[in-house]
Amino acid sequence: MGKGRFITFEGPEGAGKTTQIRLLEDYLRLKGKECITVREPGGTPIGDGIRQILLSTEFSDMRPRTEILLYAASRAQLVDQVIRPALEQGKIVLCDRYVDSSIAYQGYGAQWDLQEVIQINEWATGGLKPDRTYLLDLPVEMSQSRMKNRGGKKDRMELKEKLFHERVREGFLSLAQSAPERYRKLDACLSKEEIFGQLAEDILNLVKD
Ligand SMILES: Nc1ncnc2c1ncn2[C@@H]1O[C@H](COP(=O)(O)OP(=O)(O)OP(=O)(O)O)[C@@H](O)[C@H]1O
Ligand SMILES: Cc1cn([C@H]2C[C@H](O)[C@@H](COP(=O)(O)O)O2)c(=O)[nH]c1=O
Repeated sequence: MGKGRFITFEGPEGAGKTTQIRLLEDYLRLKGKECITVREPGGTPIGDGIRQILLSTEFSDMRPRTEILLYAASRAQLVDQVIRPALEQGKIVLCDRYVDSSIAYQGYGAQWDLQEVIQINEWATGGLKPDRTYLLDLPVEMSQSRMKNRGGKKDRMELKEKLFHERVREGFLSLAQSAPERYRKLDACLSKEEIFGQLAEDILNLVKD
C-alpha cells in the first residue's frame, strides 16, 4: 500500500483548479496511483447542503461568524467522512480548496481575525494539514473575465466587491510566502498545458513512495 498524500489546490474563482485537478487525476492513475478528488465546500451530502446555503444569493444577510462556521462545518464532515479514511488506505487525495481558502476569504477578504479563523479550522479538521498546496495565482480582472465568459449567475461570494477579491489574492500570496515548504505558486495566466507541465514535474517527487 502506498503512503497517503493530501494535496490541495487554492486560488480565486476561475483560476483553473478544477482543470488542473482533472489533468492530475488522469496522470496519477496512468502512473498506477490510487487517488480521489473532493471539493470544498461540499464533497459529502451534508457538505453539499451547506454549499447551497453558503453560495445562495438568498442569504446576503449571512453574518461573518455564521459563514466561517459553515465553511468549517462542511470541512469537518469531509475530513472525517472522506479524507482521513482515504489517506489511511494509502490514497492520494486531491482537494479543491481547504483551510487556506477560509484564511484568504474570511480572514483577509472579510477582514475577520486571522487567528480565530485558524483556530476554528484547527479544531474542525483535527489539525489535518496538506502535504502540498498548489496556488494558482491570477489577477482579479482575469478571474472576473473568466467567470463572465463562463456565463450563469454570480453566486454570493462572486458578488463581493473587487477590493474584497484583491485582499483574497494578497492573502493567498502571503500564505504561500509563509510556508514555502508546502506551497508551490503557479502562474494561472499560463496555458493549461504549461501549468500542468510544472505541476507534473513537482508531483512525482512527492508521490514516489
Ligand atoms: N490556464 C488557463 N488559461 C485559460 N483558461 C483557462 C485556464 N485554465 C482554466 N481555464 C478556463 O477557465 C474557466 C475556469 O476554469 P476552472 O473551472 O478549472 O477553474 P476553477 O479554479 O476550478 O474555478 P472555480 O473556483 O470557480 O470552480 C474554464 O472555462 C476553463 O476552461
Ligand atoms: C472553501 C472555501 C471557499 N470559499 C469561497 C470561494 C468560492 O467563492 C466559493 C467556493 O466555490 P468554488 O466553486 O470553489 O469557486 O466559496 C470561502 O470563502 N471560504 C472557504 O473556506
